[in-house]
Amino acid sequence: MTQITLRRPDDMHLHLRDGAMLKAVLPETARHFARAIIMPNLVPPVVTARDAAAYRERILAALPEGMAFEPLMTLYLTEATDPADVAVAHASGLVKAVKLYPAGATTNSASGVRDFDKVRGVLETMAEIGLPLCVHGEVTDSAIDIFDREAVFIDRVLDPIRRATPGLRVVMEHITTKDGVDYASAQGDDLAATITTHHLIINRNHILAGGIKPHYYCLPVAKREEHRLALRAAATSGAARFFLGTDSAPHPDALKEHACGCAGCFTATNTMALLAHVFEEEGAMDRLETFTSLSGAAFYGLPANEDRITLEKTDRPASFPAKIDTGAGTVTVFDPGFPVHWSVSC
Ligand SMILES: NC(=O)N[C@@H](CC(=O)O)C(=O)O
Ligand SMILES: [Zn+2]
Ligand SMILES: [Zn+2]
Repeated sequence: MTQITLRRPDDMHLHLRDGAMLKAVLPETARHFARAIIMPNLVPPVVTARDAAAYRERILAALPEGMAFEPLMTLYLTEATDPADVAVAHASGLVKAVKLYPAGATTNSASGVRDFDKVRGVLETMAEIGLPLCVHGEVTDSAIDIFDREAVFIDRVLDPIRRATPGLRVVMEHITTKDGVDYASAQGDDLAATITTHHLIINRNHILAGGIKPHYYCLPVAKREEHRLALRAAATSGAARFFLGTDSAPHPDALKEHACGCAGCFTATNTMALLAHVFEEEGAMDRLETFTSLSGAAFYGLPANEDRITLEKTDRPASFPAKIDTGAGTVTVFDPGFPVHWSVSC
């Protein structure tokens, strides 16, 4: 196969940031993607409907002329979130999900949830109105090994929340383990999981063997090879509950290549080419569109995009920029470490 045409994809987990960074990274996504679920972990976070409306306007204002893109907004769940504000934001169509960050789990998560009893009211309202909860699924307990934090979160936090709130629709964001795949696979259709591009490509050796690679460091951190293989099997299975959320998360190089480097891989630029490579390797090109363009939209109750994109495979490897310039410093584009022959042609 040397060419494939798909419905235009959606990215169901994306960090666009704000200001100069937003302006630089937005076209990288909008070039290929029609819509994206926009993460609310700005500083300060996007907490209220009013914050989300203002952020949406800033995103649309940063979009280059001639590009079409629809930001799907989310609210950052805090212990002070007002269920009524959430309900109004949902009813108006402005907000498509609420995001749960356990306090301290990842980049800009200090305002996240510590006491889950304090958000019970919001979760009950969300279950009633059918608004999904997107979850960064890692415990923050320093006694738990960082490679076990996802599996422990499922047992200690996610499963109890779901049992206590019947009907709550949940997206396990950026799953990185076989445990995550197995848990999601055993549930009803009120549970879905996003999978990133980079977790289909790297395991923990890529980060640590032969020298530390800060641009492969993200959270949840990549795990053992068996987990990467479980993610590949899930992503390419065609199962509707697994869909693309790139978690493309730009940080200036100066803060990645640092004694205490930020977590996040920036994959917006080459995600579709990398996914074509992965799906071809898995003999699953016929399921690429399901993963990138159909299942996520269906879970969020959105119509599939009518527009199409075409990917082409060439004999010579495709070339992608190593870095993009932003007014906030350069950002390194994710390097898969192997030649990629696919690229988006139109
Ligand atoms: N994934 C990451 O490593 N980083 C994300 C936060 C997140 O999605 O957890 C970021 O905002 O930089
Ligand atoms: Zn996260
Ligand atoms: Zn993220």
